[in-house]
Amino acid sequence: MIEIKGDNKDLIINAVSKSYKRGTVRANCDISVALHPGQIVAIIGHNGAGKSTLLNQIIGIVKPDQGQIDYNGISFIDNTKYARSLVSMMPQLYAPLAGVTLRQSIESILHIRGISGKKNKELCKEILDELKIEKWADRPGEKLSGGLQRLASFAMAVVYPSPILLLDEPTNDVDPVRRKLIWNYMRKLARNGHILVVVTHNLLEVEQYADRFLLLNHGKLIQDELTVGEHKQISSNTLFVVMNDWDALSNLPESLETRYIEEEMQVIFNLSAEQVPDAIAWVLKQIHERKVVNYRLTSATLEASYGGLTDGNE
Ligand SMILES: Nc1ncnc2c1ncn2[C@@H]1O[C@H](COP(=O)(O)OP(=O)(O)OP(=O)(O)O)[C@@H](O)[C@H]1O
Repeated sequence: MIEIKGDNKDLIINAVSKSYKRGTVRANCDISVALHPGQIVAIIGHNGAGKSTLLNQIIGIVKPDQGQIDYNGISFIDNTKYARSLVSMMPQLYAPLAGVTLRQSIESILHIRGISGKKNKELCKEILDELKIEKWADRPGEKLSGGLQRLASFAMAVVYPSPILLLDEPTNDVDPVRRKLIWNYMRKLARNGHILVVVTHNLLEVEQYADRFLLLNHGKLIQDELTVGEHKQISSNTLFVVMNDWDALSNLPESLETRYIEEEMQVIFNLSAEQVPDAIAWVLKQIHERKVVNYRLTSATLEASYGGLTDGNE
């Protein structure tokens, strides 16, 4: 068991396990991690890996069989009211919006939080504007598209944000422009010191917007990595070059690792970030000498390494 330590504004998850069906389904298995204010943490993993279960345990909907979840030195598990006063959650399923408009749903959340009158209207308008959904504000929930229902659910979770925000697949079904608005909004909340935990299957968004990812596999936490800055883990690149003249390969820089698909006249370079300039210089020279038919440089993605980290099966 790992003893996780952090300061008292961290959310400390310590050796949390949860099984169903008399122990035959292990939803979470000995998960220990500290989540920090100011950080957007993505939880990724296959269907049934235990992502939603972990969120449900943090907010106190599901009680762990073992382990502790503490914030500010107080147990969320023993004090579920305390947990709910500090955690907002956007559930995976749509918020129940039937019979009320988008605006009414957001306003009612603010009322529950004790915000009424002019301030209520102002905060509601602000979030509608931020997510560019104002023009649907007076449409009844059941007449909103799937993406708009998801945006409504996000708006309700963040309009009066708690210190800890749990968001289960917030960008599913949402268009590319508003996906970005959602991530930008989460970044703003992180800058204001909130803890953001985002369950998602969108690995490109994780790479682009999250600070850190936790990879769950069969209920276990198998990877906990930063995705940004000097600690960026995703730093390998692949260069594909289709040649019309194999002779050019004789002057390849020796330090570069290569593979060949001879029948396609294709050479594939696996490159670290530092090797990219040398490889590009070599390709440009070959292009100049008209020995290249086509080329493509891609950075190795989380998506590419994900398959090697999990078996992808429940
Ligand atoms: N109430 C429950 N009763 C029985 N089994 C459950 C219950 N809730 C979750 N499980 C099981 O626990 C495991 C983890 O489920 P969970 O919903 O946490 O996965 P997930 O990673 O969120 O999956 P998805 O990406 O499909 O949403 C699954 O095998 C699931 O079937």
